[in-house]
Amino acid sequence: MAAPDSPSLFPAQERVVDVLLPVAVGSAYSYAVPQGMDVAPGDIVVVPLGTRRLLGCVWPRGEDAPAVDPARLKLIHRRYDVPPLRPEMIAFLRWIADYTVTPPGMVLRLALRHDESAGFGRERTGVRLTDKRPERATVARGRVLEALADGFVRAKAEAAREAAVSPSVIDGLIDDGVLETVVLPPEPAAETPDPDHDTPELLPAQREAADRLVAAVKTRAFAPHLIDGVTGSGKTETYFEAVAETIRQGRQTLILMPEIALTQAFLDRFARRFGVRPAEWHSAVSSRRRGRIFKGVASGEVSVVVGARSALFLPFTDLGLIIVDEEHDGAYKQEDGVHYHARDMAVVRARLEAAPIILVSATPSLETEVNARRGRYARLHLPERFAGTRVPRLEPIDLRKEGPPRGRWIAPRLAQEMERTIEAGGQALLFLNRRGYAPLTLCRACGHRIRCPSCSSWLVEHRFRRRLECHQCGYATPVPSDCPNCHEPNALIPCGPGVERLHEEVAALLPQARTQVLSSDLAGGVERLRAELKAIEDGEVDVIVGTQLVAKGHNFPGLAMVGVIDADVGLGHGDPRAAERTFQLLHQVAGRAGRHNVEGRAFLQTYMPEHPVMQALVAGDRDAFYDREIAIREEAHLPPFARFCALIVSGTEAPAAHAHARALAACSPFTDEVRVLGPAEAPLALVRGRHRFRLLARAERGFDLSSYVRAWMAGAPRATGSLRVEIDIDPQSFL
Ligand SMILES: Nc1ncnc2c1ncn2[C@@H]1O[C@H](COP(=O)(O)OP(=O)(O)OP(=O)(O)O)[C@@H](O)[C@H]1O
Ligand SMILES: [Zn+2]
Repeated sequence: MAAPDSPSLFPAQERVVDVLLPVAVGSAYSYAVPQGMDVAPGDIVVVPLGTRRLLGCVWPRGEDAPAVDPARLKLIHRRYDVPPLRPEMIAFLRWIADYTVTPPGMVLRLALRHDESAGFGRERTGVRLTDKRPERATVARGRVLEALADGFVRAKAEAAREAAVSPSVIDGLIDDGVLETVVLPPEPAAETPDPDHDTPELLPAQREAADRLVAAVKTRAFAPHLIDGVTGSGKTETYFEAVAETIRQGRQTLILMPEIALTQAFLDRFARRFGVRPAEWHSAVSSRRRGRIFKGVASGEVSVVVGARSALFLPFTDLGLIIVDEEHDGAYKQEDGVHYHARDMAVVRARLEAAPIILVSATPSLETEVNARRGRYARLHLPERFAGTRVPRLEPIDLRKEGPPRGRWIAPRLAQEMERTIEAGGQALLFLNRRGYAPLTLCRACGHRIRCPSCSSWLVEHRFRRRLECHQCGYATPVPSDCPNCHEPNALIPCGPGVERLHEEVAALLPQARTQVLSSDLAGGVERLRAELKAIEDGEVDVIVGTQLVAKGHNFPGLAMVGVIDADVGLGHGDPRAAERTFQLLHQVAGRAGRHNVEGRAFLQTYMPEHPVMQALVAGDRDAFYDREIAIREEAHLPPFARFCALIVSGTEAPAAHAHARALAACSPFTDEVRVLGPAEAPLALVRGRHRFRLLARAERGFDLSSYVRAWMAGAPRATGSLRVEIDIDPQSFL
């Protein structure tokens, strides 16, 4: 009800708005709008909450929202200086909140995650010539006059650089009145790419695919495509043509990449094609820069963004194209906070924006493959490598018959092949998906295994750092000299290999070779990793020993052979996606070899050469793998032929967590269409001191599982104390 004695000229309802805040509550809060301020849904505003000030978004107010007396509400503090979120963006955020069963504020947080104070670009000072000439002439001053004779404004630093003088010379000329200063607008967040800067000659298959993509961009309608091309077929060059068309239309492009380490080479490649680098968006970009990009994207000034999954939440004003490179990659799934899959949500965003989307992979996810087979996604096929070389088949090395001697991990045949490769001037890559020196440390005297005090995992020895570390929680401790259990001195022995240990073995086998370990956890972070990748590209390394980081999208021209140390590692446990992941990973890692002049070779050390995944890899028969895997999933009612939602219940006390999980199971709404399985102790039963139990809800494909889970949670007992319930729709991990 409007207050009858309202002093305002406006009806009270118009002076109350809902503001969604980036916090974990179910709905938006109401605020009063101060006199003279004009706000509409989508506007970003600063509001008080308790003692804090928060950025929030003015949210559409439901028709049945009760009238509130503005006099009892807090006032909006001010409008934040960015264009409002568009209705399409608001629809997108709502869609994700609904689908993932997450409070909308948590999803908004993904869209507003940058530092408010860093939002403004810094003004710069420019200089230009006046009519006055210097009284004291020097050679340096003469160079400045010459460089600036055209009368144009230049930034101070730029003027000094062009004239090859120190900045103090410029300052002196300003003091003498020979130069005048001008305030320049902030540097643009990104320069405009030129669609015709350097256009490549495309192969016929690339041309055909590119033409279809360009046509899709011109149509300005939602149209999902899959570029399904073998490793090294030039998928990037092909989708660049669609990017070029989008730039020509003056619209924006979003390119998602799974791995920051990949973006460096990509940015250079983009610059070769389009003359400038695109805007880059991920956690390693400074918050100041992110603030500028955020605004540049919202104003339309930034035309191409390449980024990690969080770039999906940028406020594009005119999104004309989305690309998801390496769409099968597991890194697209966010596993904490809002559990969302960036690839799937990218498809949703493209639909809401009425834009084409291109998924790109040599080993599509099973979901995408099924969508392509059913004709929901248009498949564009690139069957051949650009360089004309063949995609390497994987040759098995049967560890039961020709394994390495005890305590070593490189089979004699693999060692020989490496030696031969290096002698011929090529590079070799050894792939082992285990960081550190040894995955397990054991006492020879009492058999004790050293585990993390707060997780159910073994501590991993990191010899470079001389520590034992937990890969779950980051706990670290110096390597003890005595067994912590029986106190026997010098009895601890490392078991099994990690990349550091493999490095040691390579050094012993091939002492002349230049060997490099590539692993995401080594000191120096992204910068160091980029430098190392560059060194490999430039041929400064003979043997690369790497974790899954090396399997992704890299283009190492000199790489001639790949050896997979432990091909079976991912197949052990009962994860429904184990076969798919192993196939993708090993196919991708083999695909790094022979991309330029030489034919590549790849070797697979395995105890199970007869396993269907190994057979498909060895036969080079991708379709056989997909046919079989699709049949299994369909038969067993597994995704994408059924829908899953995992609930992870955790707490500091195991009995309480277990009891809560059982109570949740007991109150699940009954319907024929959903089966609730569990609770069961999670495979990772303890993480960071929290005991974990899992429930799994399984439904038929077309069933609205999100609504079901929402209703379930609404009627469920509250999680109190240390208890927490995480909801994971379409789970990727079953740990
Ligand atoms: N039309 C072309 N003109 C010039 N160079 C090309 C062309 N197509 C591809 N290339 C080159 O071939 C190499 C492989 O291409 P690219 O990296 O795009 O392959 P990809 O299909 O993305 O492979 P992967 O799936 O393994 O990452 C690159 O060096 C690329 O520059
Ligand atoms: Zn731990």
